[in-house]
Amino acid sequence: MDVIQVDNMTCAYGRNVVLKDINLSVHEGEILTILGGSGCGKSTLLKHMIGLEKPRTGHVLIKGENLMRAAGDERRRILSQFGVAYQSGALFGSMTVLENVMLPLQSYTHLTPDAQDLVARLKLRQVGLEQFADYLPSALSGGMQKRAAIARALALDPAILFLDEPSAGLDPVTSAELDALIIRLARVLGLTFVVVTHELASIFAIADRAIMLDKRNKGIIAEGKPADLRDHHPDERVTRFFRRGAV
Ligand SMILES: Nc1ncnc2c1ncn2[C@@H]1O[C@H](COP(=O)(O)OP(=O)(O)OP(=O)(O)O)[C@@H](O)[C@H]1O
Repeated sequence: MDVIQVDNMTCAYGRNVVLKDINLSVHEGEILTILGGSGCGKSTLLKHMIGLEKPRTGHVLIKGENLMRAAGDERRRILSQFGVAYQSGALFGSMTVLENVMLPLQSYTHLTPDAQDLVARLKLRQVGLEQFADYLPSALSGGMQKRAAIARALALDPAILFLDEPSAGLDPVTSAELDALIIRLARVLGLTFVVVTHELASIFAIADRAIMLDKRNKGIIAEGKPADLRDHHPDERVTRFFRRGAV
């Protein structure tokens, strides 16, 4: 089953068309990575998929529903189907880790404060941070901040998680730990992941499928399993990207 469907979507800022006529399906339970060089539109695609930007033409369906056409309770319901963790983590610095994870529960549910506390602690446990509930984000390492942001994105029990450059700024070991967490959440909870990244090690570790965007083409130039793209893709831009780490 497809949990996200992007149909003939064109994304533009003013006159600058970044992506043209994009078609993409995200399958339930898969980890899909979005790759490509700087400025090719990876974040743009993500922002349009989560409804932060409106497509110039075409549409995005989340579990068959169009966020752009929804309002009120319907929009809130669609929004609760997915969680997002941004590159910087974007935790509120003046709140504890626990309070950060409780935020979506306060905004989107009618749970009592005690129940919010309980659910938030459960989410922190899922990412291995239950001991750090009362810390301020600044007291955590970079990798822990990323995990806290993932816990917050998990707060409403979404089916889909969007991660923008999760390994940015992390050392290889911490980055590998984060990859392991992503794989565990996908396999154990059956979550679907859409991950923007250009870290080769991460792509090979986590991706069931990858799509590669290209600035010149304003669209997807390759789609498949990372190892297949590396070994068999006819476009040199694609094989060069996947082989750059090879000796
Ligand atoms: N809010 C915006 N307003 C105007 N132009 C934008 C906006 N966001 C992105 N762009 C433009 O869209 C193009 C694609 O940017 P985008 O950030 O999506 O690329 P990216 O692949 O995520 O790049 P990077 O890997 O460097 O983060 C760029 O030319 C950028 O200048």
